[in-house]
Amino acid sequence: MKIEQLRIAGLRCFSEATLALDPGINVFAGDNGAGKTSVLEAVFLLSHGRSFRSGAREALLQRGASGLSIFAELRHADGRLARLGLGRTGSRWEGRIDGLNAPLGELVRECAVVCFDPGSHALISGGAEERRRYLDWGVFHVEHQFLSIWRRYQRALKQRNSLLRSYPLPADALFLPWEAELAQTGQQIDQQRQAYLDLLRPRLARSMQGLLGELGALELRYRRGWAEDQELASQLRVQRERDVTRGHTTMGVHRADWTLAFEHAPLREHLSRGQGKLVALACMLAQAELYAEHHGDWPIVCLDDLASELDQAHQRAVIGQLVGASAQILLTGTELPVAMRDLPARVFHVEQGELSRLL
Ligand SMILES: Nc1ncnc2c1ncn2[C@@H]1O[C@H](COP(=O)(O)OP(=O)(O)OP(=O)(O)O)[C@@H](O)[C@H]1O
Repeated sequence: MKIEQLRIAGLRCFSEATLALDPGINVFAGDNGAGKTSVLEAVFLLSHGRSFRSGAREALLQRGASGLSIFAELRHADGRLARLGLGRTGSRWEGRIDGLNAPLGELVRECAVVCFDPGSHALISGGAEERRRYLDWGVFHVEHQFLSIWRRYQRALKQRNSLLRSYPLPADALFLPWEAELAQTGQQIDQQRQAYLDLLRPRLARSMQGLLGELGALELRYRRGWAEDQELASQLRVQRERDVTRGHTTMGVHRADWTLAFEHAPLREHLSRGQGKLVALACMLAQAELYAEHHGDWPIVCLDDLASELDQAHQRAVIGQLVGASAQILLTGTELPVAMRDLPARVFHVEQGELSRLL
């Protein structure tokens, strides 16, 4: 899929900017603080309903602005044009597809974007939440039922946690329906995650081989969030007292995690910082490739500050793979990366929230 037109209003340093994107490579160049990352952030917001940068959602809204909006004309591989909008007024987010109000879940399903940015190494070196998010993005795009099951699970989790914190402790009968719901939806989520990881595994191995062949064979380990040989419902019942002490539910799919171990780097601490970034990038590319095989359409690929993250050989390898796949690329840098100089690209200069086309 390719974004043909993008309009950003009221986001960070952008009061209003409209740009026509190239179906291939788009480079956003400018000094530090010019607003380059904010362009990628706009595209990511539209496709995820959240930013890839951590921090308060309020900070997205331009200081002094009453709302923000992002609009894109998105061309799918089958030629279909979708007009997508995301707006925020006050604390409300609203999605629009082809002029009609749409739930954010539908908007997010329509537009797939993957992003590699200076914070991406958190996928490898950070906490489990990042890795669950990565996994669930993939599952969401292959399993239509995933979002509704996930929402049911979250609701049951919230209810059980609030019972755990009640005083005096509510009767067993009040816990049981929520624990049954957690067990039923948790089981489905776990199965869908495992099925997705089975599809991802060979692509991940190929992607790692291409970028980090020196690390040897790859093993992906998955922990589902509760003991392998037991039912979640019975474990929740048995562990209830302990959970009361902790004040929250200590097992279930919200505690799942996955890790990667290489033949020559069995622990994540064995990876250099650069290797950690490459592993994160390889994960992102494998996921994009799987998405493309499933949907017949490559996701849009955002690469934030690629030149300062990777050496030139790896930059070339990544860009070469994406160009070969005909993916639309949005890339930022303080200048045009050397690895890109021979490639046809549309180059935009970004300065204090103003965008102008250079090439
Ligand atoms: N809510 C906001 N309102 C107005 N301006 C903001 C807001 N949030 C951030 N900014 C400013 O918008 C700009 C956004 O910077 P962004 O991170 O997009 O720049 P960048 O070109 O990627 O920079 P770098 O090269 O330093 O990473 C910065 O100048 C920042 O101070």
